[in-house]
Amino acid sequence: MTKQSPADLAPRILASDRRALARAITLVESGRAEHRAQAVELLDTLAGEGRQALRIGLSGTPGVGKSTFIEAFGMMLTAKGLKVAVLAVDPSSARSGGSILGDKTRMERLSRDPNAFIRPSPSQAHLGGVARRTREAVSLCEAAGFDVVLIETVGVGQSETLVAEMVDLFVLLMAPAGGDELQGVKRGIMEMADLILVNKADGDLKPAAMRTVSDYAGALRLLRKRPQDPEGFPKALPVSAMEANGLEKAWDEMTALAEWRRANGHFDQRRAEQARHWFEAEVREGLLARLRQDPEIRAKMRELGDAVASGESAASAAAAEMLEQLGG
Ligand SMILES: Nc1nc2c(ncn2[C@@H]2O[C@H](COP(=O)(O)OP(=O)(O)OP(=O)(O)O)[C@@H](O)[C@H]2O)c(=O)[nH]1
Repeated sequence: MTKQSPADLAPRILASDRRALARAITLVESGRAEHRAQAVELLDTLAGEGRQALRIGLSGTPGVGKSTFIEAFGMMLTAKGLKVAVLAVDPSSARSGGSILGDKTRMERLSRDPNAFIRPSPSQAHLGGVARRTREAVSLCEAAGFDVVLIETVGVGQSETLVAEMVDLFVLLMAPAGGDELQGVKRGIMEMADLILVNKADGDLKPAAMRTVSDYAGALRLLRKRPQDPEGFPKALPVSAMEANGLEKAWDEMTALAEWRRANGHFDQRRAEQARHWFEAEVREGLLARLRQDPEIRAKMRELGDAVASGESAASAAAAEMLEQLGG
């Protein structure tokens, strides 16, 4: 355990020692109280360094080609001399027993690249735990000097919202589709995207992919213009992860957008808002955890919860009663 002491890990992480980084991520994933205390101390020490990476969220439904894309995109970035970290958010991994990025055969070439660091999603039951772990792992990767941190998530439900709250740019990877399928894409997810990349724009699929790009481009134009976007964003572009086509263009668009946001204050403002959001989430979680430690409070919570569940009390009245008891 002395090897994991923050005092020892911090300088090694700052010197880009990958083993120290891996160990630190294990530390932030740990549920043990003494590990938590060490993790908090370590993160606080490293935060003072102020190192920043470009944080990119990447979402896409299974089968769209996420692994193929991340491998090709990651290799392109490391060929430019950039250091790339890949993290995953997969709240379903606890349930399925497997995890995205857990499979060693995924992204084989990228995982051997000395300028890349790939970390699978841990098996943690609830989204809150995954959120904290990922957010803290991002900070650790930044401190270790990574230029780009890619956060991958499966294209289902809440995990996208969660990832969007910790990244600078959000990229949606889509498959070539017919117009009907496009209608089924949730508006909320489209609204989150800065860039929609239609993958598999190669071979027989190319015409369908190009049509899908213009369908998405049309749909994006109908969305309300956001103040944090320059003219022309969000954009839809074709890529082929398999043939490594369109990736340079996609990267150029990402950096152009990030630079524009930096120049216009949106980049820092978004980070500040995210930091505040996560601080409040930590306080909320911590408060609830502390309350649950008290057996009397736990019993009262259960009792009032039962009353609400059976329809005997209204949720807001029961909550008011609970808060009154806490206050008194
Ligand atoms: N034609 C074509 N096929 C692709 C491309 N990218 C991926 N694929 C294929 O799509 C299938 C799914 O690719 P994966 O990279 O495993 O994608 P995924 O299911 O989103 O990712 P995982 O979450 O890793 O399972 C595989 O059969 C790939 O070979 C592409 O650019 N063009």
